[in-house]
Amino acid sequence: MTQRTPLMAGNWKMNLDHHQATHTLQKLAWTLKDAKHDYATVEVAVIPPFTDLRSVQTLVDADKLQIAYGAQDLSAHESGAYTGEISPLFLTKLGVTYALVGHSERREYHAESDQLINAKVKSSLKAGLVPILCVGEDLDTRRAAAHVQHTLLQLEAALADVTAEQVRTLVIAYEPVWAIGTGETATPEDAQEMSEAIRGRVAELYDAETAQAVRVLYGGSVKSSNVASIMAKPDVDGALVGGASLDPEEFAKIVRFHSHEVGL
Ligand SMILES: O=C(CO)COP(=O)(O)O
Repeated sequence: MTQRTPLMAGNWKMNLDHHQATHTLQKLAWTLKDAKHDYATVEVAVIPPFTDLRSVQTLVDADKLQIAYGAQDLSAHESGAYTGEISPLFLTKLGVTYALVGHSERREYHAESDQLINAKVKSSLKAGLVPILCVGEDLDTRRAAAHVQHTLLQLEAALADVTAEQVRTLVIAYEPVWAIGTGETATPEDAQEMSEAIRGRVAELYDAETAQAVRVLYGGSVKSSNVASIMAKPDVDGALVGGASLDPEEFAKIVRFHSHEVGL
């Protein structure tokens, strides 16, 4: 069986300007250094606003940090008359590793379609970025018990024309919309049910090896107090953390989920 390295990714959303980004990242790095964090055991990434990325790159390079960073979105195009868009090529130039694609807030507030999300998955892969593809259902869909079907349809649409080799590098984040920023967390069993279903669909669409390689994260009100029980589930490979990632000490505790009993 493939060993998947857990990934803890902090999505800062539209918070922290570039000065605050530097302070927050510095504090996160110090806290993890004090805890003697082994980045080979649990990978760490921050996903700041675009305007912070250059400052984040400068700090990561200067202090040789092992923390990866990502963008919250990207264009499906490489260049041209697309005012306000950010090319995947600009992101690779800035040392960016990950790109969120299809976050529920992009789907909701920017009417991003499955087709556009598929184009963005392909444009990130083409540029050498690792897409963190976000999928998940809203409350009505969950109440109607259609959450698995709904989420797998989003997954399938996003992966159209993506090869098995590419999917193996991909990160998929299951984020039930009703659990985002609400304090309402899906149970560890809910997270496991969907992660297993996602992996199962990847196996059907591709093969077992690809399904074992792809990392599936859970996102939605993850905190240091609930992360360990979610991470105990076999198909959950990490967390996409919103609010709690803005506090570097709290985020460091999330990263250190396996050492809660013995403290940081
Ligand atoms: O949307 C999320 C991460 O992308 C989750 O946000 P919260 O952790 O604030 O619920």
